[in-house]
Amino acid sequence: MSFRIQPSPPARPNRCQLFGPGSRPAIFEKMAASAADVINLDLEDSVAPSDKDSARTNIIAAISDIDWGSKALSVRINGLDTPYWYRDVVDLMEQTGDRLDQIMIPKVGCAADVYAVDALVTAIEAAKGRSKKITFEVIIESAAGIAHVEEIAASSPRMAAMSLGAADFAASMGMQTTGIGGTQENYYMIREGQKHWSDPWHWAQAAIVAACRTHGVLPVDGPFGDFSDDEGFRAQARRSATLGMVGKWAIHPKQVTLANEVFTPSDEAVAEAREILAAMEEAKAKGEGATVYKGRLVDIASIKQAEVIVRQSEMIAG
Ligand SMILES: CC(=O)SCCNC(=O)CCNC(=O)[C@H](O)C(C)(C)COP(=O)(O)OP(=O)(O)OC[C@H]1O[C@@H](n2cnc3c(N)ncnc32)[C@H](O)[C@@H]1OP(=O)(O)O
Ligand SMILES: O=CC(=O)O
Ligand SMILES: [Mg+2]
Repeated sequence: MSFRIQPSPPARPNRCQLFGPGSRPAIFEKMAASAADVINLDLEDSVAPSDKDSARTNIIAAISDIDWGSKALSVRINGLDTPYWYRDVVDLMEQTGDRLDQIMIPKVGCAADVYAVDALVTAIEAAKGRSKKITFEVIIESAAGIAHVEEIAASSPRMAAMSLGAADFAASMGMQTTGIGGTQENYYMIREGQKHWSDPWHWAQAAIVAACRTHGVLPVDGPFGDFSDDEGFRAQARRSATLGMVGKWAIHPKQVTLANEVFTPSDEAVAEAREILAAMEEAKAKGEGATVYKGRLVDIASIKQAEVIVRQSEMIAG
C-alpha cells in the first residue's frame, strides 16, 4: 500500500529498439527507414576496440546527416569500466545537436554509475547551452545490476528506459549457456517423464518491471540472438509483454516486424478492453463496483487493467 501515485513512464512508443554497430555506417539509412520506434546506434560491444574512434565519428555525422523521422534516437556508449566512455559522452554532447534524444548506458551496476554519466552530461549541457535535456536508458546485464535494480531505476530524472541484456547478464551470473535470450535447453522440469521448459529470464524481467513501474521508467526486453528463429522471438516477446514490458530489441531488421506485432495490442484485445470499460460504466450507474463480463468477474481493478491496453493502443496510434 502506498498513498503515492505510481508515476507514468515517458509516453512514447517503444515497441522495438533496432541496434546497429557504429562501425557499419552503410546500414544507418536502412535503420532510419525501418519501422522501429527507437534506434540504438552502438559504440559498445558490436564495435571492435580498433574501430571505437571511427564508429564515434560515423555516429556523430549520421545523427545530423540522416533523416531519422520521429524515431527516438539513442546511442549506446561504452561501459564505465572502459577507457572509452568519457570520450563517447563528451564528443556526443559537444558535437551533436538536438536530434540526439538519449544515451544508453550499458552494464550499469549501481546508481552511482548513472550519477557519474549524469554529472558529465549535465555539465556539458550547461556549457554548450543545449536546450533539450538528454534522457538515459540503461542496460541491466550483470549480477550487480539486478541486485541494485531499484536504486538504478530511481537514479536520475533523466531515466527513461531500462533493458535486460540477456547475453552479458548470463555471463555475469555464470549461467551455463551461450544462447542470447529465449528457451534454454537445460532449464526444464520433469513431470511424468515429459520435459517442461521454464523461463530462466523471468525473475530478472519481473524485477526490472517492478523497479521501472515504481519509478516511471519504461521496461524493455533486450536481445534475442537467434534471428532465424521467428517463433522463438515471438514466444520470448509475448512473455515479456505479458509481464509488463513495453518492447524488445531487434538485433536484425527482420525482428522489427515481430516486435511491433507483439507489443501493439491487437484489435481484439483493444475491443475487449473497451467492452470491459463499458460494462464497468454500466455497473457504476447501478451503484455496483463489480459485475460479470463474458462469464467472469470484472471490478474496479479491471478498469485499470483495461486502461493499460487502451492507453497503449492510443499512444501507438499517436
Ligand atoms: C548482445 C548485444 O549487445 S546486442 C546489440 C549489439 N549488436 C548489434 O548492434 C548487432 C546488430 N546487427 C548486426 O550487426 C547485423 O544484423 C548482423 C551482424 C547480426 C547480421 O548482418 P548481415 O550478415 O549483414 O545480415 P543480413 O545479410 O541478413 O542482412 C540483410 C539486410 O539487412 C541489412 N541489415 C543488417 N543488419 C541491419 C541492422 N542492424 N539494421 C538495419 N539493416 C540491417 C543488411 O545490410 C542487408 O541489407 P540488404 O538486403 O540491403 O543487403
Ligand atoms: O547488451 C546486451 C546483452 O545482452 O548483453
Ligand atoms: Mg551487453
